[in-house]
Amino acid sequence: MSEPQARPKAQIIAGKVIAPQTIDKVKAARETLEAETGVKPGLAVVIVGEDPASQVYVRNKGLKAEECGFHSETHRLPEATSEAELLALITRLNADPKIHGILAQLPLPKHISEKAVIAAIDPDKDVDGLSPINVGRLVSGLADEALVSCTPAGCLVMAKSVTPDLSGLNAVVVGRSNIVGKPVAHLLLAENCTVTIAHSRTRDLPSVCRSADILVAAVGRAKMIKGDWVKPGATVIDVGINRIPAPEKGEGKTRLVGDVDFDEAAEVAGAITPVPGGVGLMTIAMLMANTVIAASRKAGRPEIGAGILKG
Ligand SMILES: Nc1nc(=O)c2c([nH]1)NC[C@@H]1CN(c3ccc(C(=O)N[C@@H](CCC(=O)O)C(=O)O)cc3)C=[N+]21
Repeated sequence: MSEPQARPKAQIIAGKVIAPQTIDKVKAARETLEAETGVKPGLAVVIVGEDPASQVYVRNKGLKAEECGFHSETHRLPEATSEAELLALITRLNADPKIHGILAQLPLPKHISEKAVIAAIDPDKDVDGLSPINVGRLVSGLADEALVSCTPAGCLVMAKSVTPDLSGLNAVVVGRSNIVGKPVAHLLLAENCTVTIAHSRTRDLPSVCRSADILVAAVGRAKMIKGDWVKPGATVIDVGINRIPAPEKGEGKTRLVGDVDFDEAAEVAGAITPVPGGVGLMTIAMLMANTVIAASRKAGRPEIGAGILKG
């Protein structure tokens, strides 16, 4: 007999299992909405410049929107586009009745203010949930009006797939970005977690992390969170997407890793998301969910979209 294979102890929270469940709900909601109101959800994705990673993400978003039966537009603008030109496009999309969701792929070129562009998007079409209005709605508990940022919303769906009731749990979010750390902390707070937001100035980060029943890593530093930072049995949600050299795959090759040292953490955690194949897949699914949610609100039938997140 050969040696038994070392297998991670943790349950793997697989994006390729959970994301399709969300996509199925999106498709069902899209069908109901179209059958009952004649409204077809429309998503416009705007990309400025040639960043290869952004090109891939944007292509995947367009393909997924088509798979969901949406009207889908991708606006590819040259790197030299001025802020005024981009704002003019946003204004047109805000007024376009075929479009229910607008996403400006980030990062934008340096000469364009991301803040100005995000603020220009109609909050009710802001399927990225990044506009100050939607952040305000999230923080003040107006779930029925808010569009919630896709990656944070995906983190929550993944955590709740393991522990449907998060109430009373200690949640530690490592990272305080506007895109992930802050909104995910508010979502966890709304689930009645006791939430700590840790960051680069946090003292004794390993022991803060060890207090977490739910540990969300969103710092953007490859494999920073080690196995002995994880409380035994904790749920670990890894938002990091870091490309590191992979000489074992050949000269100049790279691979994706998260902010968590997966091999170490999977020996200790109760459940963990992999990278790739984890939160990233949920991000796109939640974008589709937000588009159907925005369209059904616009059509005066908010309950059709709301069903997706209620499960
Ligand atoms: N306005 C805006 N909204 C965004 O939502 C947004 C953005 N800008 N800029 C870039 C980030 C990144 N992002 C990802 C989406 C899907 C995967 C994804 O599907 N990842 C797969 C495959 C990764 C791969 O193989 O390259 C995985 O993790 O398994 C990853 C990352 C959305 N973003």
